Amino acid sequence: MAGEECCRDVVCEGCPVLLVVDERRRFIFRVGRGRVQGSDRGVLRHDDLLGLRYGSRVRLSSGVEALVLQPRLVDYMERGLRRRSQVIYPKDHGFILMLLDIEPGSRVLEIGVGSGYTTIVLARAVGPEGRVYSYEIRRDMLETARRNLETVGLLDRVELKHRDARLGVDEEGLDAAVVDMPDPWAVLPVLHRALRPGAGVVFFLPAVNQVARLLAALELHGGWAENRVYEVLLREYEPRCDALRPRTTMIAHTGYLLYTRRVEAAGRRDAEGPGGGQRVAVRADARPQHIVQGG
Ligand SMILES: C[S@@+](CC[C@H](N)C(=O)[O-])C[C@H]1O[C@@H](n2cnc3c(N)ncnc32)[C@H](O)[C@@H]1O
Repeated sequence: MAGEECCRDVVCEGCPVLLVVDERRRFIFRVGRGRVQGSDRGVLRHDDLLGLRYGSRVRLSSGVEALVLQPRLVDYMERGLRRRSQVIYPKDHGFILMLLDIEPGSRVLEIGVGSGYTTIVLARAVGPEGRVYSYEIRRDMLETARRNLETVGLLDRVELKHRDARLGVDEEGLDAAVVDMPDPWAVLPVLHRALRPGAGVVFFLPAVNQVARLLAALELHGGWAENRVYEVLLREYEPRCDALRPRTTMIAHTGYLLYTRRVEAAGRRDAEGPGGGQRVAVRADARPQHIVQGG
């Protein structure tokens, strides 16, 4: 068909393929002449895929049928990437993008890269004109994330930085931030300096006591507003018209999302506006308890 594109419509050499034999047997690979994809249900020669349209049905050596599809990011996350850390799940990633209003061209800060799953989602959302600045304290994690970003072809949108983010970040005027680290209260001054006025942050927190501690730290810091706390629950159903019902197992808990926005520090407007009384200054580089009066 005219206008069919390599890797979008038709399988060519080097294109990624998701081969679906059944629900458990799903394989992601790049097509290479002379190669063979094995499985306990039979093998498939890559040469037999060349020129096929995505959505085609093929037969393995055993005669078992399989589907040829384009792998989505969620397919890669399920079985096509390396995982060295706890990762944020697609159900949370989708909502994070909405909360932060991330769009093509956005410049986004990420603290706590881990295996790079969130980095990948952010890099896809910001598009080729956007940028993701990702800070990670462990070199081995950063290497895993780099390889995962390469696998999905998004490395060129990301700056991976081997640094302790508590000591500061290089960027300013950023549009949004995602923080997934054990002690996020330690980066509030860093975030306040790096974000543009009004920009949002989402913190991902596995334990509810972390949420309470972070809320207290946000209040003490004073430069944050519009706080929201969420837990995203996703229930999948068996797609059977004769017995439509929820699946018997589900992911019961991943983590909490705490959303907040960078605002002018509390007390500053009254203190500095016309006729303002006592001057109140908030040191953005200070720890939460360092709100100084009369500065
Ligand atoms: C749970 S993982 C992040 C997973 C990631 N969101 C994903 O979906 O793949 C948390 C990461 O934060 C990193 N980290 C912890 N403290 C940090 C700090 N002060 N600065 C930068 N990274 C830090 C850890 O090394 C770890 O790799």
